[in-house]
Amino acid sequence: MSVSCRVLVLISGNGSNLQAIIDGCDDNLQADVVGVISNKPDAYGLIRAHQSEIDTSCVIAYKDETRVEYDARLKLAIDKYQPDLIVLAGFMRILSDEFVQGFEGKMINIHPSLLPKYTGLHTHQRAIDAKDQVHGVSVHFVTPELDSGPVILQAKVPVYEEDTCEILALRVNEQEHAIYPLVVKWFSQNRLAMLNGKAVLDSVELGAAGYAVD
Ligand SMILES: Nc1nc2c(c(=O)[nH]1)N[C@@H](CN(C=O)c1ccc(C(=O)N[C@@H](CCC(=O)O)C(=O)O)cc1)CN2
Ligand SMILES: NCC(=O)N[C@@H]1O[C@H](COP(=O)([O-])[O-])[C@@H](O)[C@H]1O
Repeated sequence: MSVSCRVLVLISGNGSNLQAIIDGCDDNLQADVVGVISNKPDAYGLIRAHQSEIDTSCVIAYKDETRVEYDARLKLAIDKYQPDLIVLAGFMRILSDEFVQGFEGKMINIHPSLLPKYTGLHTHQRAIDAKDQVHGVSVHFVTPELDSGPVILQAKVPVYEEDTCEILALRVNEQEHAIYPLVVKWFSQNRLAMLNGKAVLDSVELGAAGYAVD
């Protein structure tokens, strides 16, 4: 069984979190990105993958297709890569219960809020509208209930009165790029520890850039 953790990344857009993980893998995350799957053919993250010579696939939803039918095609595409870890990085589809249950414990997501606050979409605007002084990002295991799986690591950012949605999103994005590679490394080390029959790590060792919510 390979020592290096086989990471498959699912995207829908820009892929800056994908890029952070690719760059992190070059810095000894004990993991390799073996593939990138997008549901959008024009996702810039596909360009990023090509630039790093990473295999890519597109699974585009058909107009009259049910969620379960789409997810069945997505599963076939995923299984080709035989991943140890599936990373949702801006993958903008809600996944069906059956699909998620087939990958539970090896599928993670990054969500732009301090869960359990603000599940779903438009989180930055909701934080601004609520006049929150603290916002942030959460990495969590994916479960059937949307954005409600066990949180692995969070990072906080301040919210300023003059913040726009775009400015706040950039501040959150910066923390996303700091913590997502840390979580991939933590998962890889835990997998290696389990392969060697050792105790698993119960906390993510943070770099200087990332910090857990206190
Ligand atoms: N069953 C689960 N599916 C997904 C989870 C999860 O925890 N459980 N995490 C999300 C990621 N996500 C927020 O982090 C999210 C993605 C997409 C949506 C959404 O409403 N999508 C719409 C389509 C939106 C679009 O096409 O622009 C939809 O699928 O109908 C909400 C939250 C990934 N999936
Ligand atoms: N609900 C899911 C969600 O909103 N995810 C968010 O999509 C962005 C993807 O950026 P990227 O494509 O540059 O990595 C990230 O900010 C991530 O938190």
